Amino acid sequence: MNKNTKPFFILVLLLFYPFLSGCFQSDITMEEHLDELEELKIKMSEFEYENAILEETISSLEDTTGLLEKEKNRLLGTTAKMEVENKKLVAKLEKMENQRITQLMDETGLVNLKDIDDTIIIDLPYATTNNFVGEKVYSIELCLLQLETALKLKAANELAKQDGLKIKIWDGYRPHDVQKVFWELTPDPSYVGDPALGSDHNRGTAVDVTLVDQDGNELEMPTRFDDFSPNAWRNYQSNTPEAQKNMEYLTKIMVESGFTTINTEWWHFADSNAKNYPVLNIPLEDFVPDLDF
Ligand SMILES: C[C@@H](N)C(=O)N[C@H](C)C(=O)O
Ligand SMILES: [Zn+2]
Repeated sequence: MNKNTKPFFILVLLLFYPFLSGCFQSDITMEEHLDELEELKIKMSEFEYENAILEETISSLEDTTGLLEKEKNRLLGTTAKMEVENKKLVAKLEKMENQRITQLMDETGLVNLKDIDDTIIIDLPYATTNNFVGEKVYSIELCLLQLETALKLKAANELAKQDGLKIKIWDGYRPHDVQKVFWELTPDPSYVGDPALGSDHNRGTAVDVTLVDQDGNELEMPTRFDDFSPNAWRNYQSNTPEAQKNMEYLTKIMVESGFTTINTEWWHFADSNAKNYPVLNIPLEDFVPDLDF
């Protein structure tokens, strides 16, 4: 029975109710029957009224649903358009950032060592907390050098490769502000370049390096990196024969490739033309695209 026929069925039942019930309840008067019928008619009209309101509500809900569906589709279309626009903007920003970095590298002369020789192992303790400062002083692990210096290091690495070894670099270009941090902690020119003069690292013309075997294992050397003690001096007399041999081998290939040494740090080598380049204070993060917007 559907919702339209149901009221009529009930109405018919109500009309015949006095006669039907009369068969069983003969002691109820006709007047009482009529009262009861009147009451039921009122309830019926109330029911019909509520039914009409309900139908009206349903139809208005259907209208709203249709409008919402239309709005949803409109918004979906707008979202799709915005995604396309967003992609275009990101691509444009990437292009602009790459242009900015290319210009910065042209101006400073610095190059990414990875682009010159990707077989050199880059492992920068200053980009971690495992260094003599005990803090991460580089926000990113990026090894930059002057092109001339990078090419000299590549040449040294070629020599090492001929003997089944490779160069591992612990530091290259270092912004001048970081040099000041080092100096505040260790104001000893034997181990840290005085920022008033500027370190060759600030020029991108010094490297801190060691040697690794084919499997990347570091060769035995006189000390660990940044051991600021006489044990790291080149003329230290109590090295093991193996450490002495490895240090001398590293020195030989580096000097042959155009680097100079200092006595107090076996790992530090400067480009023989180091002082031809200016001291720089550009943070490392400036050399990578900034895509936050
Ligand atoms: C801090 C140490 N790794 C170093 O590079 N020292 C030299 C002398 C420098 O700071 O130039
Ligand atoms: Zn150094």
